[in-house]
Amino acid sequence: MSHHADLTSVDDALTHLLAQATPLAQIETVALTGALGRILAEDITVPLDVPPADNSAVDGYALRFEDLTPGATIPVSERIPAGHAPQPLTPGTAARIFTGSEVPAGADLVVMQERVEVAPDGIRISGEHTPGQNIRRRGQDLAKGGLALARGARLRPQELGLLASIGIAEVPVLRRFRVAVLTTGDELVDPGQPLAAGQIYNSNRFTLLGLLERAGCEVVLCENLRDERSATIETLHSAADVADLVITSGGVSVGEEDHVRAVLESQGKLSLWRLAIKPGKPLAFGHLGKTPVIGLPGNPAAVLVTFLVVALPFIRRCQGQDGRSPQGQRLAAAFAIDKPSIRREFVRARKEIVDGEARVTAYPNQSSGMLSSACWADGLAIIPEHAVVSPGDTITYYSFNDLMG
Ligand SMILES: Nc1nc2c(c(=O)[nH]1)N[C@H]1C(S)=C(S)[C@@H](COP(=O)(O)OP(=O)(O)OC[C@H]3O[C@@H](n4cnc5c(N)ncnc54)[C@H](O)[C@@H]3O)O[C@H]1N2
Ligand code: MOO
Ligand SMILES: [Mg+2]
Repeated sequence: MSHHADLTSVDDALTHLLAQATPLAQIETVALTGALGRILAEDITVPLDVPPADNSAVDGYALRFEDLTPGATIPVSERIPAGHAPQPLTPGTAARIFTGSEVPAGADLVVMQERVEVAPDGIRISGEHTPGQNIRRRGQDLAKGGLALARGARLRPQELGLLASIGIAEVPVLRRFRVAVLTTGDELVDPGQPLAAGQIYNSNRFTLLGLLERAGCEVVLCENLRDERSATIETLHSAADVADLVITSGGVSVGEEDHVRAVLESQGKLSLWRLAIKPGKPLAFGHLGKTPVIGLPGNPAAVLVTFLVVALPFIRRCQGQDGRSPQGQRLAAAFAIDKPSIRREFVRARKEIVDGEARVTAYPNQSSGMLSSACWADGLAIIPEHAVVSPGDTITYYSFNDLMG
């Protein structure tokens, strides 16, 4: 690994982390109604054609192309509401039909009603028409025997709809990835409680719970640890016993009150500490027994950034996905970074459209203690290691939505 002043590069850290990520193997079956965000554990084969029969794309009349003679009056021999099986079409006649109604056998086109004049003895059709028009063919959406969805697919609303369209009510999915969240700090109080001198509210807990919920994880334990070595040892062990991954916040820097990294090192195995990332430098990664532990720094904006950049790719890989970062957008910067850094910087930023051109603005104060900057922002701009940026330079920007997936 390339170290610079003892810092591991973000790329090396990700390579190391992803190599340590074990994809979940256990499968469970869930109802479609509870399957949003879950990961499909098996390929799903299409059990029937969708649509199951040719049907009309419009409200109008179904008939045979060869019966369409200019000026002719064509009698209407049947009426087919959606949901009713049609009779085969009598040659020389038309069937009244509606959007979604099955096209009767023998008909080979549908004329929309706006092109039809209705007379007492039948219909007269104007305009140009082609065989097959306005017919949605059996199996044109999904053909029986084909692949509906591949294993590994994350189920979005449209995937749930597609599974329902082939009659599937329950799906095999990976069991949810179990995460224990341990914030640390004697100064922390939960919101809703009064604040005494020296205390602040625990915000990282809520940021992390939101990020994990969005990532489809199950939080199996969530506690705040006192800044005390024996309590840290005890709780880290019990968290490692019940979780697939332990995520901590705080206590990974060099102060005497920072116990997480030291405990990980003495009780388990510390394999990464101190990354060339800004914010979030003192991030720690290791194992307690077989359980991976990601020690995020305590500063609230560093928690958000390091979760998205470092922890989430690891979680995604454990969830059976590749864990690669999303494609960033290459955009013009509307800000400057004058001092090059050995750390890759993730700037809380906003994409703005000015005179039809997209550009990225940065929140003026990038202190890693400030969550207001992260709420102002809609994404992160990447400043590569050793780079300076002048307004107009092209940089890479990730929206929070792209990062969170
Ligand atoms: N001498 C040095 N000091 C620091 C260094 C360094 O290299 N040398 N690195 C700084 C950097 S960079 C970071 S990032 C922080 C990381 O510190 P820790 O991970 O040990 O975190 P704490 O010290 O426990 O807390 C840092 C900061 O964040 C607040 N915090 C912590 N947890 C929460 C929470 N759940 N909700 C809200 N706020 C939280 C905490 O009160 C501190 O203000 O170290 C620097 N120091
Ligand atoms: O890495 Mo720290 O988050 O810069 O303050
Ligand atoms: Mg500290």
